[in-house]
Amino acid sequence: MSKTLRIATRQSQLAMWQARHVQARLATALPDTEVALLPISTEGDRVTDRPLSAIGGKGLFLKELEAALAAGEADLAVHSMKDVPAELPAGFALPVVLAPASPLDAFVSNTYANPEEMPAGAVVGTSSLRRAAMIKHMRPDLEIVSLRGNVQTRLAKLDAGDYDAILLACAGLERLELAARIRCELTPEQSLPAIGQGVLGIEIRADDTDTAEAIGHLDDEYTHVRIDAERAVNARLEGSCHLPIAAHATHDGRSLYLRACVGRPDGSVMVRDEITGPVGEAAELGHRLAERLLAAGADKILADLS
Ligand SMILES: NCc1[nH]cc(CCC(=O)O)c1CC(=O)O
Repeated sequence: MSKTLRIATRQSQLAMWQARHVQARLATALPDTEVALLPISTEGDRVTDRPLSAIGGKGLFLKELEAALAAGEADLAVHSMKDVPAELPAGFALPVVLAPASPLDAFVSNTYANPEEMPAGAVVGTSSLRRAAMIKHMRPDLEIVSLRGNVQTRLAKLDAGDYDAILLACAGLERLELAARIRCELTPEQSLPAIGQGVLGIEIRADDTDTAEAIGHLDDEYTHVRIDAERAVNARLEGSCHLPIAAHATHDGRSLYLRACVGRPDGSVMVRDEITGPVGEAAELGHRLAERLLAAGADKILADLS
């Protein structure tokens, strides 16, 4: 073994699965390279008694991993793109996104097969302002109660009877082999996904051309276009996954279809729009769609939350 690549990762089971997934793909493609994991504890994982929106906002789950990259202790970090803010700190790059898992939100319940079945006043657990806005917009008569912790913790709280249903990402449940818990997938019309949901990204030091070259083959072109469009929406809105912002892009290699929305967490207002255009203009389309949302009232919703 001549070379080593070290992957910094959070220690939740989902993060470890994601890091091992990248480790396995790199190990297969690079037989001469040893690919090691460096598990790190992050503030976002340690603090579980307060909503994420209250403790740190943008980049909460990334900071400690970036510190390990900057210190030269690790060469790459694997992230759920959903957790990656639109602007990376100076000195870092995100050259690779992997082919996506499901982008959709999951409705998980031990009692009800879908949100429509729930009676008025039923309690739905989520700490995502986006998911709260979506479900309340669809069903204003439901009650939202905060739900933190990793995926297993959240399921345990549901099973303990604290909630009638909870909302999670299908991708996380699938990765943890918990897809059987999904009672129904929420369509993009019911719950437009978060920017980057279901996609894994690889972050490196911006000047680390050796690592960029070693991992470049993992980049998925379809997903890269999708991410460019969705993240351009976030960049213009100065958003993060801790705000009630959704955007989802699909394309056929030529034409891109991008939907986005910004909603009040109580569901009372939902500003939605969509745009179509050439894939080569993914970022411009995202920027333009964000401008339209802002002009249609998203500016007021986001200002009221900050
Ligand atoms: N913020 C936590 C987080 N970050 C990424 C995922 C799911 C996997 C993904 O979207 O890639 C989850 C769990 C969830 O939202 O249920």
